Amino acid sequence: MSLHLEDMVGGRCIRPTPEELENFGTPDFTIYNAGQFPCNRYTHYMTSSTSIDINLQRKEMVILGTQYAGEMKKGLFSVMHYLMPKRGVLSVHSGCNMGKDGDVALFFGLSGTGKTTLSTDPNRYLIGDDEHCWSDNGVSNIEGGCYAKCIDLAQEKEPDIWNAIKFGTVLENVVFDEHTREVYYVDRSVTENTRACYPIEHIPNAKIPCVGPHAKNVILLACDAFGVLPPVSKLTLPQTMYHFISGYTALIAGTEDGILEPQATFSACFGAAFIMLHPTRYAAMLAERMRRHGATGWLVNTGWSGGSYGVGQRMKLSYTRKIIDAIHNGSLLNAKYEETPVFKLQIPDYVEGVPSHILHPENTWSDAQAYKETLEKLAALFKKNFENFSDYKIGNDNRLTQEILEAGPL
Ligand SMILES: Nc1ncnc2c1ncn2[C@@H]1O[C@H](COP(=O)(O)OP(=O)(O)O)[C@@H](O)[C@H]1O
Ligand SMILES: C=C(OP(=O)(O)O)C(=O)O
Repeated sequence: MSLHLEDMVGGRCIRPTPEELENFGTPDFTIYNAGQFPCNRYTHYMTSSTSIDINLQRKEMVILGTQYAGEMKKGLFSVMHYLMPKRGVLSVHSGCNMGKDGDVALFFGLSGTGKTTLSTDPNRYLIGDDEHCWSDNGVSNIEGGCYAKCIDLAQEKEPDIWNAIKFGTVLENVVFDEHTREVYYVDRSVTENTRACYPIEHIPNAKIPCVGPHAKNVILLACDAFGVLPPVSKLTLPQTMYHFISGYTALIAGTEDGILEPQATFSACFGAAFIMLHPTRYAAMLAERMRRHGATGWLVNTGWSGGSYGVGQRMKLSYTRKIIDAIHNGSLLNAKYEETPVFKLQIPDYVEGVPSHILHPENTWSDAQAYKETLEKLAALFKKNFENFSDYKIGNDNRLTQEILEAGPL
């Protein structure tokens, strides 16, 4: 399918009103997208025929050798990760929505972990699905639309996303019948990473303009391919920082070239590819905001349960939705909590609509010894990864740094 770049950027960026366009002046930033034209592989350090080059001084980005429209928005996101902290504003790789009472939730997560799916919620106002800022005034979206994955999209499962696909939406890399225009969402022959790019107004309960008050809940979505992290745990502030800096998750099939099955990874701030400063700089800003506004941190495993990938299954989306509902409505704060060994995570005893036995992952594994070994293996990976950060000071004094170091697995 051909790509209409104007439409694509239109769906992605915040569109100026006709009045604003009259005095638009010089653009702040220019993207040269020559995606069909490969870069020179023989240039020093070039490892493929694709390059995305950003010049912060000239305020220009050049895209070569890739027609994936995601590069434009993620390139600008990287620019924002440089510019915003300079202005004291935190940029975050997260979805964002707001309840009727003005309670805002941020959903951090790497590609495929559920930001779009879980922030698009018929009972809440959508602020955005992927890129936001958290300033002294509250949260705001960087984009003007969503870029939803649409592989296996089904009306019953995701009605809001399904209904958002109408005139004004660009479908990317999907296979369709040229005569009837019927789209085969199950067809992965072009790529697994098929997309629907639609303006935010296509979601009926979008919050326009896409701004909201300070976040009340900070939800870290970790897609655990080992299947040992609990479906949900409540985090202390130092634990939130530990997991935010670690960014443990799985690369999901189709989200990166060559990834065919889930692969464990650590992606600092749940977006290592997009951050421009050291991860601890963003962590310090997040900690300061969460503390100031009394936000609660949660770790939600949208990955495997009942065993690692290959043995267990992906957490049921309907259960994850119930967990997210209980976070939003505050009922999860009233549960009784039990601390797990090794990761020291607080697991609730009850979540409405979720079978209680699955809340403790070891109950879902048939082989208790394999569970224990896998848990230890994951803890060792966390510790090894965090060695990269142990020498950095976070915030104004060393207290938080020490607390964060102690918040990791034993
Ligand atoms: N338990 C779960 N929680 C969230 N998403 C899930 C879950 N199980 C399966 N999925 C699927 O995983 C994908 C998540 O993708 P998406 O929401 O686009 O992630 P992101 O916006 O973080 O890139 C969707 O296709 C969703 O249907
Ligand atoms: C566009 C992207 O973001 P996400 O998959 O999180 O939507 C991407 O990482 O390619």
